[in-house]
Amino acid sequence: MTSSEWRVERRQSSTNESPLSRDLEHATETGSLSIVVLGASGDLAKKKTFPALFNLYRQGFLLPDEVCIFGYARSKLTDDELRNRLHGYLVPSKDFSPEQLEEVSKFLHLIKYVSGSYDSEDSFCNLDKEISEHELLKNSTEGSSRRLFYLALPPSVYPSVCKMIKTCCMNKSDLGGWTRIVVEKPFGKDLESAEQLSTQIGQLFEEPQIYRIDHYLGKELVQNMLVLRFANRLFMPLWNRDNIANVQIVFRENFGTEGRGGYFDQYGIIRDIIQNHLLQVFCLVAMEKPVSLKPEHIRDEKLKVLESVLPIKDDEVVLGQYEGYKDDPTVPDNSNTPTFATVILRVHNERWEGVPFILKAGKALNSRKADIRVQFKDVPGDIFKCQKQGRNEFVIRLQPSEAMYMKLTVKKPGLEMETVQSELDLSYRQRYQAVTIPEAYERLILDSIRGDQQHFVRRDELKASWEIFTPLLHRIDKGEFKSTPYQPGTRGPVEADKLLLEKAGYVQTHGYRWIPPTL
Ligand SMILES: NC(=O)C1=CN([C@@H]2O[C@H](COP(=O)(O)OP(=O)(O)OC[C@H]3O[C@@H](n4cnc5c(N)ncnc54)[C@H](OP(=O)(O)O)[C@@H]3O)[C@@H](O)[C@H]2O)C=CC1
Ligand SMILES: O=C1O[C@H](COP(=O)(O)O)[C@@H](O)[C@H](O)[C@H]1O
Repeated sequence: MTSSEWRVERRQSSTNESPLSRDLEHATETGSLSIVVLGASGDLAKKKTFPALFNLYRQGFLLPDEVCIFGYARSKLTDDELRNRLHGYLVPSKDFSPEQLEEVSKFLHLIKYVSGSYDSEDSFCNLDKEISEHELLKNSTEGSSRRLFYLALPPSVYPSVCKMIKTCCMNKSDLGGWTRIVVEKPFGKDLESAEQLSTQIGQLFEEPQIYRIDHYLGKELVQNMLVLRFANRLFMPLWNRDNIANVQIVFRENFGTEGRGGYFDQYGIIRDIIQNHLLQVFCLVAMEKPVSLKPEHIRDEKLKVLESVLPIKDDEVVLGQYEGYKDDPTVPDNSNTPTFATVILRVHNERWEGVPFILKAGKALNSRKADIRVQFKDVPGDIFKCQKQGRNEFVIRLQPSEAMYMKLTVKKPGLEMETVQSELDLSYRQRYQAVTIPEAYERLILDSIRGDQQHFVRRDELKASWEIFTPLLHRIDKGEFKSTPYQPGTRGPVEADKLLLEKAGYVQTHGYRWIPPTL
């Protein structure tokens, strides 16, 4: 690192605070901003990255007199060909007004395409030339040159791409600014490969320059977890082993691997969803209160709880594979890759000893949703026979239809003293009618531009997360752990429900169903 870069990173790390304190204390940075989407021809770029950038532009977070967006990939495309490809993803509905279409067109004209390979200095020097031209046009004396490289690429090319960025494309402005890289999951396949990748990238970039994205950390109700837990007196005394019986963190999709079988078969559901997305959610549910909202304080607590997770026991895992998965020509006929998994995590600390955390994820199931379900223990000395109705549960619906509801036992309205399960319900669509909930990628890209690493995964967190799952993953890879077949469109293997009832002490509420309110 040169001394000017170091100065810049120090300045940036001082902005590494919560949005609240940052908005109050720090002026927004100005000057040229170059956002380079590497892998611009790919699936993630067109479906998520560019639409997120468009939404940021639309809301005034990307200023046309500062920003230039570069798409980079090997495919030979012109600027207009890339823009035409993206158009359909930015205009998902036919009802766009002429003003909205004009906005899309203005955004698309901020995009330039540069074609090149992922390991050639000539290609990256060419990219650097394009970025520098933009900076010369946009830089002002009070400004800074900011370069954000978003790697929407297969991880196999991360090391060479990072090396090329470091060799050819770093920010050179003496006026300040920064160079940051955003990397996607999967970050490694196990502990060893993840550490190897971290070392390779760590030799080129400092930790404050690396943004390991996990898009679940950008979801509204995931971000709400800290507020909920630490800004409400109500929950503080309840959130522990004395009151909570078990916690479920569940991801379900009602479609299969759909054209991504080749990728998926090398990873499986644990690497695709559980080791990253669900484990990040687990951290926010289980961690202790951070000293402050500074990213390092939050990430320190996440790390601590990850390090308190005990080795996973064989009899607390159920794996499944949906019937028809192997019909995909890119999936080998003898594949044992799980498309469904339930894994119980146990935390060895004062707060959580004895409380099972059930992480469950599956493809081709009967519904699409993700939620956190905190089940409380039975009422001691129960005089109402509440157990007949079921336990208190606090459910946080991450998607779809964001909501939080608390299942309570109440008196059944009427003359008799009977009890019934009901709920206290906060459904976002109903409560916040005028608010559009931002897409996860939108928020996280904005955070990376602002230099806020709170919602990104630190290297030591990543290592701890692989430490939890690597022994199990290696056994699955060796074929020592078999996936049970299940019918698409069901809840997954019946063994998973048995595990929940028998090993995790989950008590099902019969006859109660939460119905999302309609407007
Ligand atoms: N798609 C999604 O919904 C999600 C994706 N991700 C992650 O984001 C990253 C990108 O995903 P996605 O866009 O789906 O990936 P793609 O397979 O679409 O690849 C992106 C681009 O990378 C280039 N590329 C593909 N394969 C190779 C290769 N073997 N060597 C070098 N370049 C290659 C291609 O561009 P060209 O040939 O033009 O250079 C391609 O357009 C991955 O790490 C993925 O795991 C994470 C969450 C969700
Ligand atoms: O990272 C991934 O996430 C998606 C699910 O994301 P969501 O925001 O729609 O819940 C999943 O389909 C994909 O397999 C996985 O790679």
